[in-house]
Amino acid sequence: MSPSVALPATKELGPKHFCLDQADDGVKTIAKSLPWYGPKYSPHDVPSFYDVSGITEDPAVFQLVIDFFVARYRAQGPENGPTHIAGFDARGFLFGPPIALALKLPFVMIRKAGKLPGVLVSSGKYVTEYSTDETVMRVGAISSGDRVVLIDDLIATGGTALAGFDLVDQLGASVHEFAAMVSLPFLDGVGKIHAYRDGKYVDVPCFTMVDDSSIGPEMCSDPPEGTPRMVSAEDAAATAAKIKAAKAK
Ligand SMILES: O=P(O)(O)OC[C@H]1O[C@H](OP(=O)(O)OP(=O)(O)O)[C@H](O)[C@@H]1O
Ligand SMILES: Nc1ncnc2[nH]cnc12
Repeated sequence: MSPSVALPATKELGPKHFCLDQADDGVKTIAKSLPWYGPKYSPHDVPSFYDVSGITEDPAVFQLVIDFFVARYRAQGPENGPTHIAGFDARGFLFGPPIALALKLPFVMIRKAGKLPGVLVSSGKYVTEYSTDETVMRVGAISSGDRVVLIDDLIATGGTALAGFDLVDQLGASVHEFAAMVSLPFLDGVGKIHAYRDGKYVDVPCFTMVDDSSIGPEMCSDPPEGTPRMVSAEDAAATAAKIKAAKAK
């Protein structure tokens, strides 16, 4: 079990939208561990594509992120806290399981369509910052009376999050909180959650740890001009060394 960590001060960004104090040293450490790439070196045409592997490849920072989430839900106690942690395919699967294990709660998958066995409910098609997708959950994974935390690495437009709300609703459970490590406030994903279905979820808290405004231009990890996006196996080590040397300058 990971040792308990003190949760930094929680701030309210708007009604039912909580984040951690962006001036806290731990929060700054997380923000400084999140590289982003411009469109040329990203899988999608967005201004900044955040790379969660900056967190997962640094065990101390990864642990800190998990500990902050765990501290938040542990403090709520068994009566008032969540009963289930549900993670979004794929990057929510990185954060959900360690949080669930630390809290000794079940981890439930919200899977992209076409990958899950059993009897399912579907979110229907939804739109994200750059794609159209569909997610599913297994019937029986959660049910009436369950209080589910929806967890993801990042909320942009909120399209993915809303699909999760719809799935939890179809299975008769309730969303305890939507939580993400990073939010892009300019896309107002949290506002969309609270406005969705005539305000049905207006009272559901949303917790986002780090704002993208706390992640500066220095975190741009685009390689030196002219570096190809794909390299052959023979060139991989030399290219990695060049990128590392450029970063160290
Ligand atoms: O708020 P939204 O506009 O919906 O965007 C957020 C979603 O986009 C990313 O997932 P993506 O669909 O790229 O899937 P992946 O985790 O498989 O990369 C991210 O991990 C969130 O789930
Ligand atoms: N800008 C972004 N970076 C990483 N993942 C995302 N998912 C949606 N928008 C994203």
